Amino acid sequence: MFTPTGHVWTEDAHRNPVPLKHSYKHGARDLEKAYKFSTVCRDVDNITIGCSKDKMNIGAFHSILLVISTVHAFQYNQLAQYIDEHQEEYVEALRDWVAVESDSSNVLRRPELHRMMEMVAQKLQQMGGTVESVDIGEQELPDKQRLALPKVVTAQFGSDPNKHTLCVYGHVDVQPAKLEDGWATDPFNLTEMSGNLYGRGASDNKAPVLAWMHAVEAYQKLSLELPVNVKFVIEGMEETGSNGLEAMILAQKDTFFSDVDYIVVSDCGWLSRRPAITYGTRGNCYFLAEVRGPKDITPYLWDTLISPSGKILVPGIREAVAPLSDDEWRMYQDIEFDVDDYKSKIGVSKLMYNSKVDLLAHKWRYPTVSIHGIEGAFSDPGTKTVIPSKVCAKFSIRQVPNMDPAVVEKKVSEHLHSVFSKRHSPNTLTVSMVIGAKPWLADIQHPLYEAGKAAVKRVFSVDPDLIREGGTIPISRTFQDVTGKSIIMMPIGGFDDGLHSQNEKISRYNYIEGTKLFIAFLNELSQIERAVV
Ligand SMILES: CC(C)C[C@H](N)C(=O)NCC(=O)O
Repeated sequence: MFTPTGHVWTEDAHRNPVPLKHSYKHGARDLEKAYKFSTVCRDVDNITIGCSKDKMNIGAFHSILLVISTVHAFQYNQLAQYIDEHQEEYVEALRDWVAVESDSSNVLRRPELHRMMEMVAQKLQQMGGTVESVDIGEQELPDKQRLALPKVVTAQFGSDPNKHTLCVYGHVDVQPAKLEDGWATDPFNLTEMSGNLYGRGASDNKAPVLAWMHAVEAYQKLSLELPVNVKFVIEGMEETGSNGLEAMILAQKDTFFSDVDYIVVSDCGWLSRRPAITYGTRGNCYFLAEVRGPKDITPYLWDTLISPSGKILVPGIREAVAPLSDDEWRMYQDIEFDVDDYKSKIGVSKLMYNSKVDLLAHKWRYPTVSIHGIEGAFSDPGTKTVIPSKVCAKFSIRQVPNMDPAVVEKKVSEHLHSVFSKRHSPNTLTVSMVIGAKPWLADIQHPLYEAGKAAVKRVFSVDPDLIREGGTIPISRTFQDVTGKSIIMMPIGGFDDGLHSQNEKISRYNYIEGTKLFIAFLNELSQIERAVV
């Protein structure tokens, strides 16, 4: 236990409402630290600090840092205990959210998606946030029908100009799921088995969004001051390319986003059992190749996109890819990832790439072609020989630095038309790119990443792996480009959560410890010097 005996004062007394005084003539950064210290101490009266009255010497300065971390540890334990004690409520909150079939790809489920966004707004309002449901307009469907997009929910907790402002981005729309696709349980009825919470959207991304809300709420319930201002941006179209969100961010660049210092995204998972921080995602160019006429040759078109050894055959695509640097190679070497475990997790006996570095590089930083389906072709059981009048092939190409979706669109269209013309087909081909999301890559030297690592260490007592993500979070690059701010991804999903697949789950452990991770991260974030924002 400590007793306040020291005197810390700032020249700017009105900014220092604590009973600690010190005349202190060092630079602005030190002053800022002293001020931050005073803020931290406002609710804590059992602190000792010994420092020189005239001058903040190095020893005193370190004492301050020590006290700051003591106070933070003190608050963390209190908050973590609160999280543990309320975990049943958190599971119930997740149950309510998973029960909403907020599938953004199915127009018939759009009312459910609207309801989901209302539930998000309601939760943030109950927490006392300044909440807005932003109308982002309509979406044009392939048949030219127009459909209202789900509103984007924004919220704000705190607006202290002396604190950092963190913006939490997440989404509450989900991929489709049907019991008959191979789920062991009803995908929209959260089911707990062996410590895992099964349900569509549990990991991607409903539990992480809730965990961020629980983290903020824990401070409120314990009457503790939030160490940073927190904003939320929650959308309902992530799974189909974040339609309408980019325009909303551009429109609110100088309003809602003007005071945002950092953006955090928790829409991804760890690579292994070791916690991770994600510093890059691949982008995605999603194509529709529609063949109209009496003769269908669509699968032939697909076959010309990639070789059996995984080489993309569209001219001009591979040439744009940034080469793997020696530093990257070394980073990948140090990452905890067992190739045999990975094989057994995805249920295959052999892979196209066998070394750890090759495999990670092809998951994260080389482009791939994915075949997603054919619309219009006969797909029921039986042996009909029906000839469809129109068939639409769907595929995507993941984007990595330095690919440019506009160039990829042109190259793919030229390639398919060239292949098609050589068939002398009486049919017509239309190629359209419906999603063009750029890759995102962060500067891991930024102090934000130190804050993330320290938070992981505090909660899990290990250093995180720094990883990239092979999937796409379409808006991450837009956030970076439009706001000019740093982004970090703090995943809490497990490596085996089965996103987009059958039996998606999040473990209770990851959900609850993940909530604590966010609390620890808020604390660490508040300690970044404001001058480096
Ligand atoms: C693991 C992905 C980054 C999660 C993300 N929510 C997602 O589903 N993205 C769409 C994609 O196809 O990658």
